[in-house]
Amino acid sequence: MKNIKGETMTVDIKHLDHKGSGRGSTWRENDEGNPKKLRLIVPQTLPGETVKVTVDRPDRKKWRTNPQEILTTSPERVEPPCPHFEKCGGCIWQHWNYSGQLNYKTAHVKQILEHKGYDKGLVRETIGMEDPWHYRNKMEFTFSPEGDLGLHEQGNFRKIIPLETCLIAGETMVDATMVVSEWVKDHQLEGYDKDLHEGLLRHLMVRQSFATGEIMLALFATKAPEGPLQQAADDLVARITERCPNVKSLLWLENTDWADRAQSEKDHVLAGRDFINDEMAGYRFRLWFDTFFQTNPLQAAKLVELALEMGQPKKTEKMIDLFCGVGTFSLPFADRVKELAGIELVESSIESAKRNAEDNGLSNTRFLAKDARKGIDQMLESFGKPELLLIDPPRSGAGGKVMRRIGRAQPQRIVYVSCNPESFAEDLQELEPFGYTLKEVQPVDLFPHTFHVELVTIIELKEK
Ligand SMILES: C[S@@+](CC[C@H](N)C(=O)[O-])C[C@H]1O[C@@H](n2cnc3c(N)ncnc32)[C@H](O)[C@@H]1O
Repeated sequence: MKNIKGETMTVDIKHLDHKGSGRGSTWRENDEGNPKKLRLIVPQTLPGETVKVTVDRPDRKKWRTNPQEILTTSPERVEPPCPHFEKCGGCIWQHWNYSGQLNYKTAHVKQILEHKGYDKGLVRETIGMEDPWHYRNKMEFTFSPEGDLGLHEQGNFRKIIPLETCLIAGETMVDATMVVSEWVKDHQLEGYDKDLHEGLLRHLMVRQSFATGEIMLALFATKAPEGPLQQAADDLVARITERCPNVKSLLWLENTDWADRAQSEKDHVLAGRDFINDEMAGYRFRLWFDTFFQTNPLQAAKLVELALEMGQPKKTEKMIDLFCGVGTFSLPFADRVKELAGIELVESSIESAKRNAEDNGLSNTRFLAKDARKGIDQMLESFGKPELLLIDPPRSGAGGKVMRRIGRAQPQRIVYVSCNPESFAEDLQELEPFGYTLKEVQPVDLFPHTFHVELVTIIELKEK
């Protein structure tokens, strides 16, 4: 196919792709003069729209395009409220009204399950948020080499959009970020250049407990806050103390690694403590800068509530929580079962889960830091067969080995919490030969204005 970059064409948007961008197609002659279907990706469009686009670049077997003019507008289209919307990669569906987003998420889950042979009638309507803005309790902003602080441009990890506002982050988190941004400019500090591996400031991680109000600011830098930087660090402490009383943890974290991750080789507590206190579903959690915790706390509390409702834990039962993280589900379930065992890969999360259980006065838990694929056998041998099992794997799903091991262990009820309907459906199929039936699927919108959807589901062993 000849290069069609820069060509303008008209396209009907039929579907959305797996990342939430519009998809359509048109016909073109190929080099041999035969008609060839061109598959086009059109960001910021909606199903049912007709759009004039300019072709940008090839993307695997498709062409990425830029919308120029919406010729037929979807009745669900709205004016995106955020000034960064067109460029920022944070939330790609701000041009879609919220009920349209929720309906799409429900239909998408139904379609995936139906495709795998399940009854789509088991899928309930997606539970949305009453106010779908300022819902995130954690953000990671990046410094450009010039010292601008903001989010990455969509599809371009080298470009930073200087932050003016963010409509999905908690509002006081944005205020605290702006104080740091101003401080960087006033001291003319340089950002880090990842191509040259030079410069000082890399990222700013902001996390806040919506329950206690406490904020953590963690600045990742390539040098210690010493020598000439000491004065600047002292000034940051003074500004934050005066203007952001909710900041209970102000950290300077050294990271000299080439890898561009928010990790630390040496931690400096500039002010306050090295953790913040949070609460979820009535349980207390301590969060360090590297603790994984659900990022939409209001909706995550609903996930816990739904998991309890579907799992029906009993005081006589044993339970396993696979991929347990810091114990978001383990703690409320442990309160309602005889004994609970959690498995999780990340050691620091397991340390947190143990401490969280202790902080909440739970003495019937045990936690194992291990890859689930290996840890599950070990746990089943030492702990015995559970009546109830909760599983909340990463996006890739649990995989056949883990699912078949669960199937052989024959827990009566499995609560499967998923952030990816596709991998959920695949894992579910692995359970079929072991006599399980899918009973109910509840989608929950944890990330409004993005294509992500979370599921809480219940799978039961058929009566013999
Ligand atoms: C979706 S999170 C769920 C965490 C927890 N249930 C919660 O709600 O906070 C998935 C978890 O699986 C863990 N994980 C990823 N791969 C793993 C593996 N192979 N074995 C065990 N845990 C794993 C991650 O560290 C993460 O904590």
